[in-house]
Amino acid sequence: MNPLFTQKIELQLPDSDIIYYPNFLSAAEAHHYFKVFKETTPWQQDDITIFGKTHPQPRLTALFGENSKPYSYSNITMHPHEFTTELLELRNKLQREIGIHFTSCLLNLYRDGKDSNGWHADDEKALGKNPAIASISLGQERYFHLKHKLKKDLKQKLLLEHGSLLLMKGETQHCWYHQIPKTARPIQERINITFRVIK
Ligand SMILES: O=C(O)CCC(=O)C(=O)O
Ligand SMILES: [Fe+2]
Repeated sequence: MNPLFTQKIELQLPDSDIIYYPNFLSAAEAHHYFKVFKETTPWQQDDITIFGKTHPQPRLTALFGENSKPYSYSNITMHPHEFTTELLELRNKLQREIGIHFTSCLLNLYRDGKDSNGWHADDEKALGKNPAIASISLGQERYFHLKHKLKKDLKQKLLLEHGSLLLMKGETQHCWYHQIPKTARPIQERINITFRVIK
């Protein structure tokens, strides 16, 4: 196994199974993937409707998959593009190193600190019960917040670094919300790739 990959931080949060691997990719690999995904991804900006009000989603996205099954969340239905060479490389690395075969991935581009991802759980029916979600971060590090759905005093902040992997599985989506908050700091772009199994 890649020695860099062995650094593994298991979050000690109840009703969850969350592991953070700060060095899933080397800095050089992460830099390479950031550049390729930034330049070659067919980024789109969808409208979302929250509390009856429609506005542009505060980030750009793209969906890729090994099948043509659409994926719906927050009143958006996305249709997948075919996996690229680089996404297949990452998908195969995840398969080798954590033993999960992912079928799809959603890319997020956070252009600056005004881009964000509001409180949600990835608990869509299409992901099944207790889904595994592997989230790779490239570029600008951003804070990731977690809060328990019922136990209001349970929360956690985690900095997602360039080249890191955050693996969420077990009951995590059932019991916790997560978000990428906005920040007023002047910051650079970040790309996030969340690999999922879409049934
Ligand atoms: O950007 C991130 O790290 C989180 C992305 C996310 O939660 C999602 O796409 O469902
Ligand atoms: Fe999410």
